[in-house]
Amino acid sequence: MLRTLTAGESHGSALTAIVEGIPAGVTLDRAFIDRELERRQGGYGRGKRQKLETDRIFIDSGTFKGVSTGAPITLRLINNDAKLERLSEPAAPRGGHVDLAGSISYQTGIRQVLERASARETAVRVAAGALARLVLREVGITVFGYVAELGGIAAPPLSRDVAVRDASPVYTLNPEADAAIVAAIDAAREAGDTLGGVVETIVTGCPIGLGSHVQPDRRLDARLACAVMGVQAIKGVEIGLGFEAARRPGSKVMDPIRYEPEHDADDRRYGFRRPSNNAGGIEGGTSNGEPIVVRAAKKPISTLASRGPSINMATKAESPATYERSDVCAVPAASVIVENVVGFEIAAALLERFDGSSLDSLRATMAAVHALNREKLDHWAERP
Ligand SMILES: Cc1cc2nc3c(=O)[nH]c(=O)nc-3n(C[C@H](O)[C@H](O)[C@H](O)COP(=O)(O)O)c2cc1C
Ligand SMILES: C=C(O[C@@H]1CC(C(=O)O)=C[C@@H](OP(=O)(O)O)[C@H]1O)C(=O)O
Repeated sequence: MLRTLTAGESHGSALTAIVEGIPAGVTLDRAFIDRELERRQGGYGRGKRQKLETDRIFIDSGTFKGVSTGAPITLRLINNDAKLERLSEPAAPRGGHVDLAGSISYQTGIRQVLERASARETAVRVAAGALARLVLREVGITVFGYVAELGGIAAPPLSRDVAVRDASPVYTLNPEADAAIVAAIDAAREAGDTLGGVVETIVTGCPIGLGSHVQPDRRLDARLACAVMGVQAIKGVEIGLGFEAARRPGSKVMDPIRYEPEHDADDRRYGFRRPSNNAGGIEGGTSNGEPIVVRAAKKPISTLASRGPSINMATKAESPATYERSDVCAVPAASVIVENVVGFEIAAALLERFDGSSLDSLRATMAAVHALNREKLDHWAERP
């Protein structure tokens, strides 16, 4: 079982994640994890904080000579801007943040809850996801994320071919759309406003059979939605066609099934091909071998330089919401975060389906189940 817990405050000394369930025998490629951390720090529209932080991973346990042992792996990131004890209490809670509800719920000041609620935490969650993706990489599963839309401006659709190359920059590849998006972010900043957007993640190479139809909490789509909604500021998740499916007749939603014998021997789908992928790679909570497509809506940043209306908590008088500094747009970062939390969840489902005590046994059990599936398909008529 692959699981993780994170700890740490935005301006505390460090962020930590303990990841349990990474198979023994995985080369812990720090450069890959650091690259994901660097991608998360990038993207147009970020505030001053990213200039202060240089996220590099420390691996404190679960490794011997750079290779995983099967024991829990501790991931740690240092906060350069560690000034928690020197920070003041915000006078007026910011709408769209945990400030009001959290400080009432936990009976603390606003500072205590906002420090943990901050999306700074996503840095170490990306590290955990990137670590899990090292396992996926070993068995030919790739995860790719990009910005589909920002501030209402559609980025040009990436072709599946580009998507699976897993080597693209943080967001759109079209200079015209980039220019329009950059201009929109600049205009929002000028106006003291902020922008949100839509990000998409595509997973390729998944074997048939991750997740299950038998219980709601084992459905792969439910698990992915939970993981993605767990990212700060994500307000909607779609799998495949998502909400668009509700607007179409069934004949325009259901993906036909074809059999192409020439592919039977050489792939994880046993020759079954779907000319469309409206289901986004998951049917009945189970991966069907097609690319898994997850989209997420990120709301615009709630902290406004123009300071939205709020209340001074001590006097209850009207007061503009507290403002120190903030991102104007973090959609490109959200794309990297969603990509990595999806990667983590896919790895978790994979390691439940197959034996994940070591990389060798993961490979061996994947191959054994594949061979068994093929044999059973060849003798379909004998099924009970
Ligand atoms: C990468 C990233 C960066 C963020 N940066 C900021 C920020 O600078 N200022 C801000 O007010 N909110 C920021 N947010 C959003 C808040 O963390 C989030 O809205 C807040 O914790 C409340 O949670 P909720 O929106 O999920 O309800 C960011 C979110 C992400 C994913
Ligand atoms: C630190 C990060 O994002 C932070 C997320 C965040 C929030 O409220 O979520 C608020 C800002 O914090 P600060 O006020 O310290 O600048 C962002 O910079 C990060 O992504 O690494």
